[in-house]
Amino acid sequence: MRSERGLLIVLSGPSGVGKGTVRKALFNQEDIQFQYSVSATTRNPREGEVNGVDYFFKMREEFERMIANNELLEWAEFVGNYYGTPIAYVEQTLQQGKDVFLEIEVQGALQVKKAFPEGVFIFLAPPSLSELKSRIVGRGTETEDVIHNRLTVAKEEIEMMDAYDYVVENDEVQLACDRIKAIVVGEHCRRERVAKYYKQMTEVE
Ligand SMILES: Nc1nc2c(ncn2[C@@H]2O[C@H](COP(=O)(O)OP(=O)(O)O)[C@@H](O)[C@H]2O)c(=O)[nH]1
Ligand SMILES: Nc1ncnc2c1ncn2[C@@H]1O[C@H](COP(=O)(O)OP(=O)(O)O)[C@@H](O)[C@H]1O
Repeated sequence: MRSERGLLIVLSGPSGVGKGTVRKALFNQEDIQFQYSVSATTRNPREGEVNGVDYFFKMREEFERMIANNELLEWAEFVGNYYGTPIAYVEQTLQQGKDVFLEIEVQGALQVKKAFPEGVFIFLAPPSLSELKSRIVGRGTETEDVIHNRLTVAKEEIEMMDAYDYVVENDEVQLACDRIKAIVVGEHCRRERVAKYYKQMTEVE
């Protein structure tokens, strides 16, 4: 028995911890049952990024129009650019009974938690702060100023860890993927068990 609506799975955590890497690795696996929600952003595409696949790339005015029209489930300004989750896709997909996977930064995840407290909130944590710094520097996509800003934000984000249901360490990408998959399976089992007993109790009454 599966609950009718899908699960909303939110993967978040500090910049550079490996959210994008883990998400891509997860979605390359054949046994993945959840649907990825493509975000909108005003940041410039990086080399190899495709509009509609990696992000919906928008001008600032277009993004602000989406905010004004309530087209976003959440949005945040992160290191100078807007990022947001189009709500229509999330709602339709959950309604079809499919699980939706968001990979978003911490401010956005906290907004989603308010709107969807029944979601599954997973914080991806680095093995250490020094390893986090090496990953941001090693990625080589940002200038020194941006790296500095991202590290400052990362320290504030780590303080929000307690607001999440699960903390997954990203020591190795495959291990992090396995932990996330185990969490999702566990959450389905838990919810199905609760629904089963709830149904039995109402039948007894
Ligand atoms: N709030 C929010 N954050 C997002 C969304 N999409 C992506 N992000 C986050 O924005 C941050 C910056 O993303 P990006 O520029 O792609 O850089 P990178 O993920 O650090 O390589 C990351 O922490 C993403 O997880 C979104 O729809 N909403
Ligand atoms: N488990 C890991 N071990 C070592 N390096 C990693 C791991 N996960 C990600 N990385 C590297 O860390 C950098 C940041 O990863 P990225 O996925 O862009 O982070 P985020 O999306 O959280 O900002 C990238 O260079 C990536 O290859």
